[in-house]
Amino acid sequence: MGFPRQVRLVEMSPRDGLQNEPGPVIATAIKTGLIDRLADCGLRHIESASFVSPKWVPQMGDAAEVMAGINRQAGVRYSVLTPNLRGFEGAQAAGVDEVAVFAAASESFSQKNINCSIAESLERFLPVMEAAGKHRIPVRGYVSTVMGCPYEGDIDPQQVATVAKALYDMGCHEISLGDTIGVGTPLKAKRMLEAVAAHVPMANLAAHFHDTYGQALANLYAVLEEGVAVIDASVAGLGGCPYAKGASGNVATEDVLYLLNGLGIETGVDLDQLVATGHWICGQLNRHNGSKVGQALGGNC
Ligand SMILES: CC(C)(COP(=O)([O-])OP(=O)([O-])OC[C@H]1O[C@@H](n2cnc3c(N)ncnc32)[C@H](O)[C@@H]1OP(=O)([O-])[O-])[C@@H](O)C(=O)NCCC(=O)NCCSC(=O)C[C@@](C)(O)CC(=O)[O-]
Repeated sequence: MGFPRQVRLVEMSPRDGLQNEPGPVIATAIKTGLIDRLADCGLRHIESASFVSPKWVPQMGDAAEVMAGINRQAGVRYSVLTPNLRGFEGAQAAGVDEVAVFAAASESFSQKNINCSIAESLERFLPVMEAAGKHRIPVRGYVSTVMGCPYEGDIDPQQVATVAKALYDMGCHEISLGDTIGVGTPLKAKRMLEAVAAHVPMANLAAHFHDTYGQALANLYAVLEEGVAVIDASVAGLGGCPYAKGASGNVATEDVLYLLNGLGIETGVDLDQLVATGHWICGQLNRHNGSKVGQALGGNC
């Protein structure tokens, strides 16, 4: 198929990046400061918060305040996670541009993450889809554990395809394929993508790869070659997974951007500003910067 000419980067750091951050709850002003800086870098799709139970994810407990505190820029899509109708109602009241429902390709991961089976989760999303349709709010769908599960090991690509198709058929405009614990390798990524693309158009698929085993950029290169043109990433590689010991965050946005720049693929994002933003947030959190490009271009925190 060949590389796309343009890629939409979907910035994950305010949500996937911060949701598992250990220690005290991060101040709302740091979260809004991060989101505003990311928009200034040229990012046009920022997953900004989660309207989930604060008992499950305390770091996302101030989602409404975050949405109220950002300086919204025209042309930027500020999206959030919504696991159920209650989450959708909070998100809608906060004026989000897009919501996302999230399912898994593994039964065990579904139980640990959202306390229900895959089938129950899909049923739970139906009222979200209906309400979102009424309010004309687009819905993104995630499938987690697409290349491996911390409890079940290998995941059959057909199982990923089944869940992705179910989300697409219920009206999700884009399906993001999550290698939640970063165990994939390029051939596996291609096989998984081929299985999904037999049921969901390539133009409606996104890659969401974590970098635990250092394979995320190689996996992205593999799926870019197949025509994927939407990539989820997190500045400074922020993030982790509470259900997988040692799992790293999303692939660093700086590293993805450097790769895309080298391939001549347009994103509209400024690398120097992004590197500065990665160092800024690491300074705020007193955290190591997980971006190789960030380290090379700007020293380390
Ligand atoms: C789904 C539930 C709520 C089920 O949680 P539950 O305990 O089964 O459901 P519940 O309905 O009994 O609710 C429990 C409590 O939460 C409240 N509640 C219920 N819903 C909400 C809501 N929307 N907002 C705020 N509060 C809520 C509800 O009112 C109740 O409060 P209580 O009566 O005990 O005081 C819970 O399991 C949950 O919030 N899970 C979120 C987990 C999460 O955010 N995980 C991280 C997402 S990352 C991911 O999935 C992977 C991804 C997307 O990044 C891609 C990848 O990397 O692969």
